[in-house]
Amino acid sequence: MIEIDGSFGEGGGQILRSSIALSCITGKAVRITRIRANRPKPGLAPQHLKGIESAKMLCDAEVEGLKVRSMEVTFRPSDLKPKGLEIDIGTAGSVTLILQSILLPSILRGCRMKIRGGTDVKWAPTVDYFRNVTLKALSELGVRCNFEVITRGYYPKGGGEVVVETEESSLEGVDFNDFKDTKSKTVYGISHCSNLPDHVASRQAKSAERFLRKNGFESDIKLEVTKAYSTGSGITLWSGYKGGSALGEKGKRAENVGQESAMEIAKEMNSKAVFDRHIADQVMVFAALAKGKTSYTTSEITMHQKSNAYVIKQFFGDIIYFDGNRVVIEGVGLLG
Ligand SMILES: Nc1ncnc2c1ncn2[C@@H]1O[C@H](COP(=O)(O)OP(=O)(O)OP(=O)(O)O)[C@@H](O)[C@H]1O
Repeated sequence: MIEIDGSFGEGGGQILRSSIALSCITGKAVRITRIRANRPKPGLAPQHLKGIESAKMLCDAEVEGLKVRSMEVTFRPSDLKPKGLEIDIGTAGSVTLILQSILLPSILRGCRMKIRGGTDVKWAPTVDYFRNVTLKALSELGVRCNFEVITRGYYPKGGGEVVVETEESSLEGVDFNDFKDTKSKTVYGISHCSNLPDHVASRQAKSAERFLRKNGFESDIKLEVTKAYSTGSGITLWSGYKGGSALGEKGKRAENVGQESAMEIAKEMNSKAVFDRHIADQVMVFAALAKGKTSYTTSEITMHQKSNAYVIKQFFGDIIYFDGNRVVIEGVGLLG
């Protein structure tokens, strides 16, 4: 049984999702204790529970401690079979965070997943970030995944829907520092709003463009105006393996939303690293299973990366090295 101290490092939900994903794919049982111990409301929140339930369905696991606010979970996986999953988070819980538990195990045999929840919510990759940054990096490692946003879902009602189809994939380590397009000066993006006046999306985009131009970047930002189940707005920008995003809120000017996203990506683009601070934690479990070495530089070594490194160490030993802002992962080849 692999033992994970859920309060290690960042000590948030991600350490849990990475542990569950690695348990599913290796077939090794895992016990996670002190779950989110340092958070104001410790233990499992509904969103984390949904992630574990989804993984349980994917690999017919036996699970103990599966209830809201539980601080200890034991997960014993069984067989991973190709199947279809329908997951309804019920709230605006993030669909991309659910994927942090199940995308990795899903590539062993292939899977079709329909997930309803939040597509553009705080503290999580937006669906546009996931498609254009996360999946871009993962596809270089060999992940075969088709990702479609059917409708967006904003806080608090959610109701967004994505369809994710993965195929059996074999992963190989990559030296991301070799990639030429990471030096591009063009920023791409989508500015969107639902059930709000059209000008919200265009003002967000214009403000981001203005800021980027002033800072020496070209931009190409598309507009998306819809009438979804929930109301909201947001903008996601990306270039190479870097992103920036911001969400609208009542009383927050559209110009401020646009500028916030542009400031975030401009900061990342001004760093010499090839990865932004988020993608650097999101590729780690995939690289750990690939055949051969993966390496990249990151704009910042975050607590999320340290937490993931800790989880990976409990499963596979010392296979991750941090050297300044460079990360090297010696993949164990389980999916190679
Ligand atoms: N703006 C963003 N763009 C891209 N990725 C993001 C962004 N914000 C957060 N993430 C990613 O989302 C994940 C968040 O993990 P975290 O542990 O904080 O989640 P959580 O379940 O919300 O935890 P908790 O509620 O315990 O804080 C990380 O992989 C992080 O890189």
